[in-house]
Amino acid sequence: MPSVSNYPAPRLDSRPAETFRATLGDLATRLDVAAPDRADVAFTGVALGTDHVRTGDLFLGIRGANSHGARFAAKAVEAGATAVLTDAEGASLVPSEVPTVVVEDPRLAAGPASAFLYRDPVASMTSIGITGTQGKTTTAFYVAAAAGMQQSGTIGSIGTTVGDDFFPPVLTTPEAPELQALFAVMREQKLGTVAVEASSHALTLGRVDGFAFDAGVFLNLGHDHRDYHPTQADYFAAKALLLTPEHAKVGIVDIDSHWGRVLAAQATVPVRTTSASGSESADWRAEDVELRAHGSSFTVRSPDGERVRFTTQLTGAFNVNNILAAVAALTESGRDLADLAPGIAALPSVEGRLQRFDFGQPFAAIVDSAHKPEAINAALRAIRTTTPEGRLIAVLGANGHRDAAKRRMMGRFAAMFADVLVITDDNPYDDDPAEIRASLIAGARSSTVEITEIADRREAMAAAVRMARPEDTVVILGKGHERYHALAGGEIAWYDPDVLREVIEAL
Ligand SMILES: CC(=O)N[C@H]1[C@@H](OP(=O)(O)OP(=O)(O)OC[C@H]2O[C@@H](n3ccc(=O)[nH]c3=O)[C@H](O)[C@@H]2O)O[C@H](CO)[C@@H](O)[C@@H]1O[C@H](C)C(=O)N[C@@H](C)C(=O)N[C@H](CCC(=O)O)C(=O)O
Ligand SMILES: Nc1ncnc2c1ncn2[C@@H]1O[C@H](COP(=O)(O)OP(=O)(O)OP(=O)(O)O)[C@@H](O)[C@H]1O
Repeated sequence: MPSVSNYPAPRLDSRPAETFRATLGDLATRLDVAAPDRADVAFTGVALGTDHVRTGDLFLGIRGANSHGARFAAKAVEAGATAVLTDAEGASLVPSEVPTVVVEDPRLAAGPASAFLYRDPVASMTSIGITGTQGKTTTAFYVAAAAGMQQSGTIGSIGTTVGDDFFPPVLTTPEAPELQALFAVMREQKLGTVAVEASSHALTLGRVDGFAFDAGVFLNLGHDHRDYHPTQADYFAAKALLLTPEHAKVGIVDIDSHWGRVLAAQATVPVRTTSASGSESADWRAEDVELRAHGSSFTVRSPDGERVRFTTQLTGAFNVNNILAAVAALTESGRDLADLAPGIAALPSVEGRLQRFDFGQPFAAIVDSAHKPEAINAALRAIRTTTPEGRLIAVLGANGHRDAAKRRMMGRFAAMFADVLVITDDNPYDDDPAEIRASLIAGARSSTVEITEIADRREAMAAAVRMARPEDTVVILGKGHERYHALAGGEIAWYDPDVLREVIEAL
């Protein structure tokens, strides 16, 4: 499937400018395994996957779900790799002349090996890891804003920001070699803080191995990725890995939800708890919360009783949770609470997160990335409060391929707050789009919501804006920042805000 992107071209390279070098012998010592025959062979980068190989790289041959990466060792050497790190099975697949370091599990060695090459780059900055089904991106941006956007980096589903620079996303959490290289770039740019979204895949696949975040944040747990995690307990266990000594020095846990309270009781690192609802048992609390249509103000009370007033321009009660987590993480990592309020107040929006657009239309128009049941619920609940007199018209689709079980729930949760649902397509890939829409509709039918089904996403958005009256709000759910629409024939370039503008201008 061809890949499309209309993101701005990055100004920086995603690898550090400085050349780092390590020998296989030193690497073997660091990983505590036997040195290979040609221990003096050096490598200057690390690559997981032949697509990423650059001259001088150490290629990681990892057994995957489909094949053993070591099968591609010859291709990696052709692309410039000087050596391979793999397991015993992989070693038998590597051409005999290629220097090879053998470890028990190369996936788990990817982080330590990359951190070793780049000399533990994250140690030079305050690092905050964030997990949770909803709110990772927003909280990462709150961390960066609080610590000063120009001096901070974020790594997550929107992409990677390095001060003003930007790399388009590949995964929510990059594979360890790319993650460590990005940390090294951030160190070169003299950033003081980095906020990283740690997905459940990343935590189980070793992408954040090889270092411990200064603070690990757990926000919440909803329904997601049940194609990868067979049970909710398994999904929780994956997220809980962030709050272990291997991954974080201290844990920040939002205890406004059931799973947060479970984790706070069982985490194996020191935990500080947060509560936006002001729970007296929480270390960090929000007090005197004033929710407004466009933002909120509240007082953060720290564990030692310090009180600082915070304001945000971002809509949604859940952003009180996100801000509390961000400022608790930074303060527990050594920042002064009082210094953090101006940056939070200055953050105007986060791309594709309840983002408002004014294209001259008389009604409110919003793009929001919510594509999971609880996120849809939280987003529409927030928009309901900003639409006191009018109707909430939501355009909703669901992805193909992954987690079919969540589609009905998405429909049901959307119907709780929307007055009109325009059910459409959202990255069906090669799944039957009509079947996906039918699941959403089946979920929504339990309520009195008015439902219109329009397969074509542009037509659906056009229909939504045509039915909107001045007091109404139209929200386009699902894609947020995404720059593609994945259909059976391939990906096409797509950006919801652009299409929204086009359909509004055509009114
Ligand atoms: C389920 C999952 O996470 N799979 C990851 C896994 O793939 P895999 O085990 O199937 O690998 P494989 O296809 O068997 O290939 C084995 C090895 O051979 C290598 N290879 C393969 C072919 C080739 O030509 N050359 C080559 O080098 C591959 O890079 C891999 O290292 O290992 C690969 C390489 O390490 C990852 O790229 C791949 O992520 C895929 C792309 C993916 O889509 N992952 C998603 C589900 C994901 O991680 N999502 C999370 C959460 C998203 C969110 O909630 O926001 C994320 O963090 O993005
Ligand atoms: N703490 C929260 N609790 C519930 N819902 C939230 C929270 N924070 C954000 N949301 C909702 O979830 C949507 C996604 O937010 P965000 O992108 O910050 O989360 P995420 O965890 O990064 O999601 P994804 O992994 O899908 O990118 C937002 O648009 C908002 O509607």
